[in-house]
Amino acid sequence: MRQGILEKYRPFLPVTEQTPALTLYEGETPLYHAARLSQELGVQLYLKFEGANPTGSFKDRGMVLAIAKAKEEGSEAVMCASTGNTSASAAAYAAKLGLDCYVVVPHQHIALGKLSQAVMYGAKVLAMEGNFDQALALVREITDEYPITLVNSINSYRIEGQKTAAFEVCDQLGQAPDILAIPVGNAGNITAYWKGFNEYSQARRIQHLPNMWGFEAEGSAAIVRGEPIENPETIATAIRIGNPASWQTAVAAATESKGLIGSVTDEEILAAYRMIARMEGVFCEPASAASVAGVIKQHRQGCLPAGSTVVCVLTGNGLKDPTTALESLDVKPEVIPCSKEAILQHVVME
Ligand SMILES: Cc1ncc(COP(=O)(O)O)c(/C=C/C(=O)C(=O)O)c1O
Repeated sequence: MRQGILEKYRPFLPVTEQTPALTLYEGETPLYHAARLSQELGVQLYLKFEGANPTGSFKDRGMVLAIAKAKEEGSEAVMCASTGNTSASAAAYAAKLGLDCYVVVPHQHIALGKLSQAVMYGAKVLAMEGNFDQALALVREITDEYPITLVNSINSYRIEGQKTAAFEVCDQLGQAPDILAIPVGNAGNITAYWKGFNEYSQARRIQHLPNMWGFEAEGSAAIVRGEPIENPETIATAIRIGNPASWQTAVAAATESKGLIGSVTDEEILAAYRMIARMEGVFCEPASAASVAGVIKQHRQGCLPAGSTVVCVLTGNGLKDPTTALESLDVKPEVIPCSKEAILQHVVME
């Protein structure tokens, strides 16, 4: 029987007897061996599909703990700024525990699927005329002043929950990978994975630590540029973040692991987005494809060690953003008359 991460990884988490046994059966997501991409890149490439979580993204790992601890500590309401997935996850887990949930999202820059989730789960959804960074600054002010718990990844419980993905990768592989590639937005997730690998190493569950490769979208690559970006722009709206809250710990993860923080263009992201679906049968959202786009870029530059074991984190489900799937790629349904001949015209017979 599935346990959910609060139970499964209890010894590694700040869970007490008073912590509500909250779960939507998050975690235990697939680690797919990408046979065709491995062949292309000369490595053993695996895809950690976090889109298989209950609300369709990795956020559920951190949110289940943040919401459970909020309730344990007497909170009645939670709030977050979000590019979408944090809001969807916060709304779902808050609904499960009966907490009020306020989410502030960038008006007209949030994927349809995520917005529909936050609304359906019953959050108060505020579509603010501004970007994520502006929303986060205001939400931090409000939750400092009022008895409302902030559940963005500045909340350390989020990082604690999200580090369980690193545990799972090691459990599934039987060891740590040589390279862990991951998209970077607010930089909580790369921070969480690095913490998880270090804790598993200290617990002697793994014998080595991976190189951490984080990838920002070029139009919002604050860490790569070395300065905040006032108006970040990328088609990968989940990582359209110009001033990562966990900037320092992301740089520490890359430095300590002898890894890197790089950037990929929207074109590189979309190419990888399509490749992952058409070569490996996995539909992730655009931001998630930044991890694979980054590995492909490193390979093109001769910086991907042949034969290494590489895990790319696919952070969200492609169903979150059907608009991008239909509008920005050459995937156009053919409209045909209702006849057998009309169908056969499109069937390629060997
Ligand atoms: C699909 C997907 N992929 C990657 C990221 C980047 O993770 P972080 O570097 O830990 O921020 C996000 C982040 C989303 C939000 O920040 C939010 O929902 O507010 C995401 O949804």
